Amino acid sequence: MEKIIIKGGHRLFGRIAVEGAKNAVLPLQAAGIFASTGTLHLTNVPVLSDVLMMNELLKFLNIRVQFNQENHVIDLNASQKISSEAPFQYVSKMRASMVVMGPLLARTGYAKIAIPGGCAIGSRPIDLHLKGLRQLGAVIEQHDGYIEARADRLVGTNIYLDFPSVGATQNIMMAATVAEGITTIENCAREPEIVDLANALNKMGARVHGAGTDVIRIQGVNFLHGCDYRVMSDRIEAGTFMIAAAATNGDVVIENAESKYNEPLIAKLQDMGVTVIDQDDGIRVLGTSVLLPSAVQTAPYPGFPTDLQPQMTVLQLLANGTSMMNETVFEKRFMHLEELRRMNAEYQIKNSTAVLSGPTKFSGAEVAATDLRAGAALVIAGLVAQGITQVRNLKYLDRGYYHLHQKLARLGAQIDRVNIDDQIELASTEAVNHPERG
Ligand SMILES: CC(=O)N[C@H]1[C@@H](OP(=O)(O)OP(=O)(O)OC[C@H]2O[C@@H](n3ccc(=O)[nH]c3=O)[C@H](O)[C@@H]2O)O[C@H](CO)[C@@H](O)[C@@H]1O
Ligand SMILES: C=C(OP(=O)(O)O)C(=O)O
Repeated sequence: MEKIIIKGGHRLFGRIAVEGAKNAVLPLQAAGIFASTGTLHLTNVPVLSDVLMMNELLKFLNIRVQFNQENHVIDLNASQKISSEAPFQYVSKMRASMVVMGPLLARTGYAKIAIPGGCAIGSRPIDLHLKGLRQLGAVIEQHDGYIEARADRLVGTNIYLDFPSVGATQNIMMAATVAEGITTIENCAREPEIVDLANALNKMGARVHGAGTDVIRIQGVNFLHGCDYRVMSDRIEAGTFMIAAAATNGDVVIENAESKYNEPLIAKLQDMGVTVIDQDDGIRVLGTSVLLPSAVQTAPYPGFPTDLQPQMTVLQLLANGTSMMNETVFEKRFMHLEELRRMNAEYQIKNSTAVLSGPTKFSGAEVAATDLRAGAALVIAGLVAQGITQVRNLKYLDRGYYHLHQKLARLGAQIDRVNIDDQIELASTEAVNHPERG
């Protein structure tokens, strides 16, 4: 087992590039199920454990998968007969496996998927996915831990989502690409990753309109084919580096980051006294010695992303006063705060709001990630903490961050990743150059 060890107190300086987006590439891989002729050639693919897991699932479904990790390219070919069952071993490890359901049902008329459980951030039901697929004509049954969906034909209709679920929008949108007639999805998710998927589907021959707005309209076609597609850059990875730069009072250019995808974060950073400059080659973040407190509420896009909430709470804890974080998307996404308490954080949780008392003098401790972004938050806290922080449960970080510790080390962090059993001494534990904060 491995852990990340950080000797805190070093400001981040320099340039760092972000990868292709995890949350864009996973549904794009699932769209490979439609590549019945030609090859879906995806570029700018991040090398993440989730991507590898989705590849394994696709191989299990009898899709030919070639992943050139060095070049960040995946080729998917589904020209042969494919299987329709996604077993528990895949779905339990990665909830995003659910997005194979729409394409499988549409392509083969049948999909059998293990029911995904909840995870550390909440219960994560899939009722909206199923409701939409039923409205398209699928007959869905649930038994023995599986969902079985059957449809001789899918027929376009009007679907209203009670909540703009990202995964439900993706599943329904993909199924509708080859349904008869026109499907509209109202109150759908507007995330940039939805637009990325729609753009790729359209290149594959689909006719999807309105992605990025709250109504998507899909005119069904007979079949889809392969195409070349470049995965969009990861706005959550970019946001994580932006917050890390601000937390360490650094000066970092995040290459490939697009400000239009991170507007709510940029606005909050600026409110807190951080300078954010939109450049041709990315986003430059310059920290401040005195961070101002802030009130943040997560919401579906274009609101503040829940996937940056844990990282943002670290910055809020550093601010000079009391900050608020209201989490409206997932009901249990404050588990990182329990770990941060062990690093000196003081806070109270009232219903879905965390009241965060700053300024915190984080002190290094041994902590464990409870999920992907909780892990990122702990690493950021470690970067500013007095002394040594050790972060365990790196399997979560590997789901969504490629070379995280190497990238941070390149920016000047004193950080290493070691095997827990190795007797590695990290530099010295003597007093560190802790950045001044008001
Ligand atoms: C692989 C991927 O892209 N993951 C992202 C995706 O997850 P995911 O697609 O699972 O997120 P959803 O937008 O579906 O879920 C948001 C909320 O809706 C609820 N819900 C969802 C579906 C449903 O059928 N019923 C229901 O009640 C969920 O429990 C949750 O509280 O969007 C989330 C919200 O931006 C992000 O945090 C995840 O990183
Ligand atoms: C919650 C996340 O992902 P997933 O939906 O894949 O669990 C995330 O990326 O923060």
